[in-house]
Amino acid sequence: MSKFTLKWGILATGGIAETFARDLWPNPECRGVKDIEHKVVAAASSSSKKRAEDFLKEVRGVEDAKAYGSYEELVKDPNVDIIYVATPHSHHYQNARLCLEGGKNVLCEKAFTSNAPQLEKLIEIAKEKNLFLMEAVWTRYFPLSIYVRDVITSGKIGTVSRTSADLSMHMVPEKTFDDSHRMVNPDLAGGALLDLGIYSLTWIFQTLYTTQKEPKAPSSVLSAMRKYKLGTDEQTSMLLTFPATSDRGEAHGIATTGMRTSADPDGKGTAGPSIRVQGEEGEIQIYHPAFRPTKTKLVLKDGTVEEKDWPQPGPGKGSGWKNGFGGSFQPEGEGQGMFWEADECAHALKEGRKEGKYESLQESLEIMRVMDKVREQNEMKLPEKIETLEYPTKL
Ligand SMILES: NC(=O)C1=CN([C@@H]2O[C@H](COP(=O)(O)OP(=O)(O)OC[C@H]3O[C@@H](n4cnc5c(N)ncnc54)[C@H](OP(=O)(O)O)[C@@H]3O)[C@@H](O)[C@H]2O)C=CC1
Ligand SMILES: O=C1OC[C@@H](O)[C@H](O)[C@H]1O
Repeated sequence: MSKFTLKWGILATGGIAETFARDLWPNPECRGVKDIEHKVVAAASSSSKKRAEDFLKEVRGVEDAKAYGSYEELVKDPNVDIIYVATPHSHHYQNARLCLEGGKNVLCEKAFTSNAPQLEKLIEIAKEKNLFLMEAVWTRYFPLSIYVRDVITSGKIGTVSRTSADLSMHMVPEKTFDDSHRMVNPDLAGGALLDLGIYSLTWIFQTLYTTQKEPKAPSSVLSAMRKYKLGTDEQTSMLLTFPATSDRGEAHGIATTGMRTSADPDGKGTAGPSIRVQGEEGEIQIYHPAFRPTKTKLVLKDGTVEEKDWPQPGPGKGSGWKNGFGGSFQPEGEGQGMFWEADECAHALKEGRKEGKYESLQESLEIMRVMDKVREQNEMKLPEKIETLEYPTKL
């Protein structure tokens, strides 16, 4: 069988760009995917061409991969099928729009944009130009997530009326980040909500919204926020209400995120699951970290308890691969797991689809609208140049 080859251009060369591009290297057959392959054919750095060259060596791009010293040059490369945008949140609108205006398909890191109107504009352009556009919420594409959604839609835990989800990281932000770091800096659209809270919202949405029959009903939200000294949030708590649908009553989502608190204080899961999806017949539990969970537990009222481990496949023991998170979440021999979302991009382009299978653009937009409301309720403003629809804007 001849394979569909997806040729990637990587826009930016920071931490997650490296982790993602490394995950493109193992043969997809090591995870049972036989019909596609990935090639990193180009990378661009806004710092220098040399930085892009070093990056391509580090991630094992193809032999004649092209290095660029500007994002504009990457977008003009006719050999690139799709661009992975891996800049800070503040830059996604400008960078993703540059790619779309240049006729490129786009996989854009989370949070998709700084606000919903920016995302609406990107969607409009992608539709006009008939291009593929997807938010890189990698967790959605894990076999673990597919299993959890199947548990819900199969009715195993009965009608679901509540999900709680926490992603809290046990850091002292003053010690971990200097004031210019993207996690806390308003100029880079920092804060817990857009960076970490989006995963708690992902679990609320993929259990209470993705699983709804059409037409899907959006949620309302109430929230509270504890601010960091720079005005971005360091802790946010959200209560979402999804109205009753034809097949289910009202459902509640409790999404929390925090930098100082921890969803797994002893690092052993002793505190219990960080995500609980609760139905009339039982619940499905998912363990920390919400962005890369590897353990689930199904607990039913009839006494059934099924624990499952979900290690990420490949590239194999002894590969000596570094990961982007200081080694704590990616055991030796495992991939990071970002290849699942990359595989989805390849399958979508092979099949002529223009959006992701497990998170539609409409759903990304609903989540962005929730985050806009939460920021509005708590007066968390970002600089005008970050929130603007003006394009191009120099950041
Ligand atoms: N899916 C996941 O698990 C993860 C996703 N992310 C997401 O990826 C994105 C990037 O995060 P991460 O890789 O950790 O960030 P880094 O700071 O490590 O890298 C960001 C890169 O963006 C480029 N860049 C362009 N302009 C700026 C600017 N003004 N300030 C800083 N960097 C700039 C730089 O690359 P260059 O110089 O080459 O242009 C820089 O290296 C964020 O949206 C984040 O939410 C992050 C971590 C994990
Ligand atoms: O997406 C992410 O997942 C892992 C976190 O450590 C990181 O800050 C975030 O960007």
